[in-house]
Amino acid sequence: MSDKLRVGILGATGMVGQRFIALLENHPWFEVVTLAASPRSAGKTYEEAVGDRWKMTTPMPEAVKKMVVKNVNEVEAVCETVDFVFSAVDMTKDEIKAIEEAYAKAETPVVSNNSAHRWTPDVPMIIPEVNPQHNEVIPYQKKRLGTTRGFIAVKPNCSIQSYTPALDALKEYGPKVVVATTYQAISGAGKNFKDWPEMEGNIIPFIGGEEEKSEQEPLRIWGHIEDGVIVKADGPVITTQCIRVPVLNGHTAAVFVSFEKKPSKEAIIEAWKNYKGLPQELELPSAPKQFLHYFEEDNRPQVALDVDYENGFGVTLGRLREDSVYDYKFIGLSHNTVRGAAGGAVLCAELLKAQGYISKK
Ligand SMILES: N[C@@H](CC=O)C(=O)O
Repeated sequence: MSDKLRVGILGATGMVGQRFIALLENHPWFEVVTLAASPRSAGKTYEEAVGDRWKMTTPMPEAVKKMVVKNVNEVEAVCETVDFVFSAVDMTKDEIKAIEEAYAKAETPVVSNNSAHRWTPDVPMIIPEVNPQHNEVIPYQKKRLGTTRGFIAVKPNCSIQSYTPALDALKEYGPKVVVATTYQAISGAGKNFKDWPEMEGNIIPFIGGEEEKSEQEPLRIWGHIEDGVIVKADGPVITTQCIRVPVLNGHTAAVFVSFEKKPSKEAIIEAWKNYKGLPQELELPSAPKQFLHYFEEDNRPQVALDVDYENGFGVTLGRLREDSVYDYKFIGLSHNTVRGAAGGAVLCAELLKAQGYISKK
């Protein structure tokens, strides 16, 4: 029998579910054994259920093609086959809250890409390099749920990845005010250009709920644990505008920042170069070796050239310069469906395994 942890994917047919499957093909620690989706897909083989909606650039892995998709609502039937699940279910927020909690209560850890539990006080929301210590709320959550091994952990929104780690690297200088405009790829909405031809040559200046997430979620990431819950940080003040642009993959952020103690440009670049966290120290399988990469060239980072940096798990930065209103401005780029979605969740699960929160049943 394989030593790998047996993994289920909830919401396996959607774009994030597909990305989980692509990323977990040949994963050294995790093996996809169960795929679950809506009752509409249940009972079909995975290739029948997905049909012509496979959106990854790599072919559908042979190992999943003939798997019969389970009904995601049949919690016990899924749980008895797996050690933990990734969740990318597409339901209303209340339904997601309920179903993820049902899996956790059935003693199956849930690592979720969804936003539903991001503000549940005892649910950790993790960027593994930035706040791995927030997983320490898990025992409190288990106590509330009455479980011994089941719990929920989540990753934050894709939009914040292009600037939150870059600012975290500068925390000794006290980032005070942050203004960010994000230029977000259409895959963030689960679409490609075939599904969304109106996006060819177009820009849409609105993404529902995105600005609130982009402004608030970094504060929870920088929060601290008090009495078994995560209390969000008081600052910096963050204001954002989030814009949909005609790009398939890759969220770019144009960021302005002022500090309590203004660093030199050289000190910022040095801090980015040296920035690393637990994933790098523990050499987690998906951890980028160099998380933040700064380009000296004026025309980088570019989506077409740089989105796949470190297999999509790294963040590229460029154009750091002094500003006439704020202290500095710079550009950040991250892969929204790898680091920003399924990949971020896979890295969280690797961290949870390394920290002993998920293991074989
Ligand atoms: N809401 C985002 C997806 C991030 O997870 C988007 O629409 O791009």
